[in-house]
Amino acid sequence: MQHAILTINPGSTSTKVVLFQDGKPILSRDEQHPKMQLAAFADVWSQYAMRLDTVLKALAESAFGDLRLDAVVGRGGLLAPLPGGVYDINEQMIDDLRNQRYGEHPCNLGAPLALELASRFGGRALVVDPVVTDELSAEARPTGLPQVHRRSAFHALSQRGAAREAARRRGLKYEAGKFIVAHLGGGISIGAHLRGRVVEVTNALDGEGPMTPERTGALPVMEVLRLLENGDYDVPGLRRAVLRGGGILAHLGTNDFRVVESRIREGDRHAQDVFHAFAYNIARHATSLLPALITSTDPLPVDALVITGGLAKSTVLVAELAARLSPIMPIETILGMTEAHVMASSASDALQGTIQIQVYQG
Ligand SMILES: Nc1ncnc2c1ncn2[C@@H]1O[C@H](COP(=O)(O)OP(=O)(O)OP(=O)(O)O)[C@@H](O)[C@H]1O
Ligand SMILES: CCCC(=O)O
Repeated sequence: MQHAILTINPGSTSTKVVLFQDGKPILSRDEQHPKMQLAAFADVWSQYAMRLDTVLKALAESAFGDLRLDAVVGRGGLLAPLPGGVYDINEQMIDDLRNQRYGEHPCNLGAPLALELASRFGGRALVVDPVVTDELSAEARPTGLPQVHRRSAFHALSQRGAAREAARRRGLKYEAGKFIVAHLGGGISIGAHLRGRVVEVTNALDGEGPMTPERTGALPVMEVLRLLENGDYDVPGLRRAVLRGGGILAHLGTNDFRVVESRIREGDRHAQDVFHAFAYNIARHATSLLPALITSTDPLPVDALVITGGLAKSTVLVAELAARLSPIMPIETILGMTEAHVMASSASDALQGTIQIQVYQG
């Protein structure tokens, strides 16, 4: 059975809208939100009307016409930790997102936007593989401080979709393979996929992993404490810097990697140095996941390093990563709207009953 499915993906720098009919994208919009535009909002929840307007404009400019939808899928936000899968959007979910019970992020708007669009154009309102999908192994959770546990928050949709596509290209079954998957976007997460489960991941939101176009990534704790002690930052200011004012933005004043590339082409040495440090950071964190996939009882090598996300379009970055990592494992670059495809194909499977729609309990 074929379906009309609208997917809505509010990201940290963009809103992506893709409408699928009979499994094919018939409308695809990637609306970029400049830093200045987003800075005008007090918090993520107050961006709701602007993001809704973005989606409605995209639909109005298309040949959407009288098409009735079978499902509207929003990117799943910061919810209670849960296994991956397809979930109905329910009151508990909206309540947790509205109250930012598990944190603040633009993807928290995915579910309320999907619910609104479904009420206007029909269809079942769903989320698929929310960013809090948690399949970490027991050994990945503890830290050196017993009160501090690691949690899973990552680009679950994108990573899973890209890994499945990489497996297909290499003639493998995703559920039988070993992959390190680097989602390189406004945020970055790198996951170890062991036979279909993401048993380790650099958390994209808790200050782990490499620096990103606008996040600091992991920082030396003692140096951070010194900044607080010196009064260079207070806690809210430091949190903002870690999540929205770090990384390439802090070094070069832009979170747009295309601008970095053009500065490098113009001979800007500082941009070049930051670029090399950025690529090195990603490579270092990617290799740190090898022990999650290779053990004495399971010594088979990693099937591929999969690179995806907006930065996978940067040929210079991919070349730099390949120079460092291709001697260790094969590299697959997956471009395109894989998050939208995963949302639509999972929703379609759920509507057909081949996968079960789960109930969010909070
Ligand atoms: N063609 C391109 N070449 C180089 N860099 C690009 C290209 N297209 C996008 N980017 C960069 O990719 C980054 C944004 O990636 P992406 O669109 O995946 O982010 P997002 O969806 O807003 O956030 P996230 O991926 O964290 O959810 C930006 O730094 C952007 O400049
Ligand atoms: C948690 C994944 C989303 C992001 O990094 O922005």
